[in-house]
Amino acid sequence: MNSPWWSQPCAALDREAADAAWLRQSKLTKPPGSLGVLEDVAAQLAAWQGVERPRIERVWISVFAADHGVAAEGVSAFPQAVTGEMVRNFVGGGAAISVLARTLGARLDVVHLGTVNDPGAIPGVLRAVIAPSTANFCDAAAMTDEQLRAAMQAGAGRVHQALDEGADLFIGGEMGIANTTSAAALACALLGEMPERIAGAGTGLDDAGIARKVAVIERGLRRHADADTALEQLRRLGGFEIAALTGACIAAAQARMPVLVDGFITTAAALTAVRLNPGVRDWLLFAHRSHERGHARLLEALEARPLLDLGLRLGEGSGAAAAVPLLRLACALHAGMATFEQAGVSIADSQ
Ligand SMILES: O=C(O)c1ccc[n+]([C@@H]2O[C@H](COP(=O)([O-])O)[C@@H](O)[C@H]2O)c1
Ligand SMILES: Cc1cc2nc[nH]c2cc1C
Repeated sequence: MNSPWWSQPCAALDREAADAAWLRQSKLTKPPGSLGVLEDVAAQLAAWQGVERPRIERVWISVFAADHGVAAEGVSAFPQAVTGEMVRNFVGGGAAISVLARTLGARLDVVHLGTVNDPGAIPGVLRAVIAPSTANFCDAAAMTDEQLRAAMQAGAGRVHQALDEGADLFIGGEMGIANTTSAAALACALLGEMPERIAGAGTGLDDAGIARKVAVIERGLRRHADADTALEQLRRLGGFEIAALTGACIAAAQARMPVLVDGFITTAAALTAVRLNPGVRDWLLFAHRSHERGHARLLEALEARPLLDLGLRLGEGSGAAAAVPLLRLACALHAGMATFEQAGVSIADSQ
């Protein structure tokens, strides 16, 4: 049997372009290394774009919205209807990610994968409904094989659209009431972690709510203890938007499209993608450390050092969008600073 598309090889980084970028960095009028992570970002972008002086102009943000059967267990501070309501808000311009995308001049792509409160066809929303919701993972597998494939394909499709439209950077965002429970369960299965180390407040649970959430995740993990591959763990415990984000990360890495990863849920999807296809890791940059409890553990598993730590815990791709100006500044410094020679500035005495 042919191997599935998500196992196909990822693109290679352009190490020569990265070396050229580092050489340029060494000539700019500053002590070597003094721009810290901004230097790393410039070189990383060079390796992705295959040029000495990379640029981030066109930013593409796909927000995937979907509902979760496990919401029936009372694991969110908000009602499930919010997922469908927020779909309208995203294109209406009033959501945080709408404002961020506008401010950045980024393209905001809203993908509706299925909500219990279905807003119907909305201009500007891509309708890619798989089902109104996943199944409750306490009772059954969250998704069928077909649903999993459709969701992963939906994510890949948005990356291909972003490429067609000349995007320099892909941001995946998500919206789904109860998806921190799904993402935490998936993370526990992938990492062999205890739910109490991963499950957090999500939209704002109190301690009793978090304890209930931990018990729900334990039930799910017990029920699906025989799921022994990342794909099967994703199918049984994940969600449509998590699978779409997983597919998007893989398709991006295969097609030379860098991904700026957002918060807890998107990082769980990114880890799943890396487990399915390890070459994906080279194409991921981590934007921020979310306030959600398990995020630091997920980042550690990915050996990721996020750019920002602002106490954000919104999702939607908002943390990634907030980091875009830093990427642009890194490019501007890298391309626009004078060299020691150009500026007539003396170089270091010893090196
Ligand atoms: O991205 C994060 O780190 C993050 C952390 C906590 C909550 N969220 C968002 O909140 C929603 C899920 O929270 P909950 O409590 O319903 O599981 C979902 O729409 C996410 O986008 C997102
Ligand atoms: C209002 C609201 C907006 C969100 N955006 C992402 N997750 C969310 C959860 C809620 C509750």
